[in-house]
Amino acid sequence: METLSQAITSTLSIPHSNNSSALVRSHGLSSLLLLRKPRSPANLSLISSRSSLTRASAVEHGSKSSASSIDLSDPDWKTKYEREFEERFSIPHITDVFPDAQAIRSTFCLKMRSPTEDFVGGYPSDEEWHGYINNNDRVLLKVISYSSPTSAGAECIDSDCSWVQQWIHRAGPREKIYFRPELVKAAIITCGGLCPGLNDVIRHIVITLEIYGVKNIVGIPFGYKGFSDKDLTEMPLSRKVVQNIHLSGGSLLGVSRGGPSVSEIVDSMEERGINMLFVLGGNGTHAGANAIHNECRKRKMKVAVVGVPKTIDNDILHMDKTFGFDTAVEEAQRAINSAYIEAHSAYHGIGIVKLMGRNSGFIAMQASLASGQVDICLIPEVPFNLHGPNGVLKHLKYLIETKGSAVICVAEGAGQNLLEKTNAKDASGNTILGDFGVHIQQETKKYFKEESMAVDVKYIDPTYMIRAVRANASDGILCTVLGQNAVHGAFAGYSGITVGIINTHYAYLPIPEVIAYPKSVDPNSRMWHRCLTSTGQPDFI
Ligand SMILES: Nc1ncnc2c1ncn2[C@@H]1O[C@H](COP(=O)(O)OP(=O)(O)O)[C@@H](O)[C@H]1O
Ligand SMILES: O=P(O)(O)OC[C@H]1O[C@](O)(COP(=O)(O)O)[C@@H](O)[C@@H]1O
Ligand SMILES: [Mg+2]
Repeated sequence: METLSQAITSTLSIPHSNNSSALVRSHGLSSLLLLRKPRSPANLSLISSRSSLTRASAVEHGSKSSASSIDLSDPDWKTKYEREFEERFSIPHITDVFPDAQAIRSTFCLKMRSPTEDFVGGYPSDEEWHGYINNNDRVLLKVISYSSPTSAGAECIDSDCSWVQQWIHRAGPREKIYFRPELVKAAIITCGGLCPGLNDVIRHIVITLEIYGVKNIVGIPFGYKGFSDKDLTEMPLSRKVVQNIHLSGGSLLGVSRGGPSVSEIVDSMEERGINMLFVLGGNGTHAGANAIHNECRKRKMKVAVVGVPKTIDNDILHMDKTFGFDTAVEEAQRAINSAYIEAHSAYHGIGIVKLMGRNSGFIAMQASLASGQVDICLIPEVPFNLHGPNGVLKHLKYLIETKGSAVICVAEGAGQNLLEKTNAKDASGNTILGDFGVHIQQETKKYFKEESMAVDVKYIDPTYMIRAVRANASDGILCTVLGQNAVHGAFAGYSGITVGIINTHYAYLPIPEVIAYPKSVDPNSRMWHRCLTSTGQPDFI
C-alpha cells in the first residue's frame, strides 16, 4: 500500500505541538502555511530552538515521527492528517508483542472483596458494575475551532484554519484485563525533584492495586538508584502502610536524580519479578520510563510501564496541568505576600521573590497573577534587559518614586543570558542554572547606590518550601484520579504510556508525545498578557 509520504506531492513538515507559540514552521514550501499572529524575534528564536529539540528528543527517546507530513493541496488532507495523528497518539499494548495474550474479566469492581480473600473458585465479578471504559472511547485534544488565524491563540494548519479532529485515548478501567492480580508484582518509583502530591499518587496506586486483588506491591527507594544500589531495599506497600502518607509532603519512597543504565534497571526488574512499574516523575523520568518500556519489549517481558507526570514546573505537554502545580502556586503566593508586606512596610522597600521554573515560567506567572501584588514578573520565555533606558532597574526606580515600594517575582530560569555560564550539570544531566535571584538582588542594590537613592531590598527564596508542602484539596483529588487511572492502564495491558488531565477529562498518551520538549509559557498568550496587565510592567527591551 502506498504510504502517506509517498503519496505526497508537495510536502509539509509540521512539528506537532499544543503550545501555541511552537506551531507550524515553514520549510520554504509554498503550500505550508504558518498562520499565527506575528511574533517577536526573541519568540521566533525560541520556536526554532524548541523545534530542533523536538526532533532531537524524538530520536533520543525512539519515538514515532514527531513531524507530520501532509500535502494541503490534497483534497483528502484532513482525513490523512487525522489518521496520522491517531497513529501517533496510539498507545502501546501488550498484544503488540504478545498477540496471544489472554484477557480475563476485570477484577476491579464496586462490590468490595475482602482484602484477605484469595482467588479460590475463580475471579470475583459484579454484574451490577457498568463503569468500564470502552477501548474506543476518545478525548478531544483540541476543543477550540478557530475561525481566523488572527484569533488569539489560533493554531492553524491551513489558510482557513480548519478544525481537525485530534482524538486521544480515554483513561479508565476496562472490562478486560491482561494481568492476573495474583501473578502481579507491582513496583512504584518516584524520581527527580519533589512535588506536592507524590504521596497522594502513591497511596492511590496502592489502594487501587489492592482493589484489583494485587498483594505483592513494593516501593523502589530513592528513584532509579533504588534499582542498582545494593544498600537500598524495596519497601513492601499496602493500604495499611499508605493510609495516611498523603498528610505530609515529600515522597514516602524518596527521590533522586541520576542512577543506573536502562539495561541495569531492566535486569533488576527481571530479577525481582516486577511486571508492573509505576513511574512518578517529570520529563527525565518519563524518558527513562519509555526506555525501560522499550527494553522490556526487546527482551519479550510481559511488563506494563505506566508514568504519572510529576513536575511543579508544569512543563509537560498537552496536559491542562500536572499535579502539585496548583499547590505550588498557592504556596508561592504566600512568599509573594510576605515580600509585599516587607516592601510595603519599609521606606523604599523592594521585595524580590525567586520561584522555581527551569525552562518554564508557569509558577512565577500564575503566582504573580494570583497574588496581584507583583509589579515586575520575569520568566525564562521573555527576554529583558536589567540595565539601560528600558531596563528593569529603570522601571524599578520609577516604581519607588511613584509608589514607594515594589515587588519583583523571578523564575529561576529567567535572565540566564545575563549570568556567567558554568556548563555544570546535575546527576540527571540537567543544566545547573546560575542564581538569577541573587544576581538581580545585587544589581538592584548596586544600581540604587549609584543613583544615590536609599532602598531597602529584601530577598526571599522559598524554592524548597513550595515543593515540600502537602497537596491542597484539588491537587489531592487530581492525584487520586491519576493514580487510579495509572493502575487501570496497566491492567488494561497498556505500557509506555502516561496519564494526564486534558480539557478536564483523563486520557492516556504515549510517553514520547508528552516529553518531546518542555511546555513553556507562550509570550503571545492571553494568560501572559493578563499577567502583564496585572503587574503593569512595560517591555524591558
Ligand atoms: N533521557 C533519559 N533517558 C533515561 N533516563 C533519564 C533521561 N533523563 C533523565 N533520566 C533519569 O530520570 C530521572 C529523573 O530525571 P530528572 O531530569 O532529574 O527529573 P524529572 O524526571 O523530574 O525531569 C533520573 O534518575 C535520570 O537519570
Ligand atoms: O535542587 P533540585 O532537587 O535539583 O531541584 C531543582 C529543580 O527542581 C524543579 O523544581 C523541578 O524539576 P524536575 O521536574 O526535574 O524535578 C526545577 O524547577 C528546579 O530547577
Ligand atoms: Mg525535568
